[in-house]
Amino acid sequence: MSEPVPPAAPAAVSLVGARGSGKSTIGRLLAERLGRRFVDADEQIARVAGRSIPEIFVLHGETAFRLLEAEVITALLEQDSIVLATGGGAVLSLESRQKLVAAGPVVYLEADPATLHARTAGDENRPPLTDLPAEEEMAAVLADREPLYREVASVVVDATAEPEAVVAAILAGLS
Ligand SMILES: Nc1ncnc2c1ncn2[C@@H]1O[C@H](COP(=O)(O)OP(=O)(O)OP(=O)(O)O)[C@@H](O)[C@H]1O
Ligand SMILES: O=C(O)C1=C[C@@H](O)[C@@H](O)[C@H](O)C1
Ligand SMILES: [Mg+2]
Repeated sequence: MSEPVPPAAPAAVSLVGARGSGKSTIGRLLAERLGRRFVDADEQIARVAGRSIPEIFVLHGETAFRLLEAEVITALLEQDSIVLATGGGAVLSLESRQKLVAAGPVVYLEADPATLHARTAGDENRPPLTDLPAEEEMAAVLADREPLYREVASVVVDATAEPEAVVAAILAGLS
């Protein structure tokens, strides 16, 4: 009899969640722990565009940013053995949602709006998404997107815990 074939390792472990939930911070730590390469969609977008994210928003608008974001996610998901930190709005694209789920486990880093706001307040690298004051914007945008984060997630963790505890919860959820 032939040996059972072990299941193939997923191509990507992807992190989704709001701005400030820790996708970049936790993603880097998780990649180290899993022995995978860390890739950050926001960093790749800025690299491909040759501009910062705020510059892309000002010069080309959010719609153009979203199109580029979906293209970058598609390209990154062609690589093997990665941990992918998505941008906060990556799940707005149906195509990206489908590709993230098809590539492997998707982890939702869940956090409350007050924590998210405290972590991101005053950071000029995060352009406004609405005309609302920043704290209200965080709550409104999260309310809109939360169903999408949950739709794609196979693992949901409390992202308000210390980084090492968040990583441990993800590893437990993946096993
Ligand atoms: N678990 C955590 N505990 C405490 N601080 C954290 C935690 N996770 C992230 N942070 C801090 O919150 C800030 C935002 O984190 P990070 O940039 O990783 O968020 P993000 O989800 O990648 O945001 P964006 O969607 O804008 O890229 C950073 O200053 C980071 O150090
Ligand atoms: O929540 C969002 O819409 C965004 C989050 C960031 O990761 C970046 O992708 C950009 O600032 C937009
Ligand atoms: Mg990030």
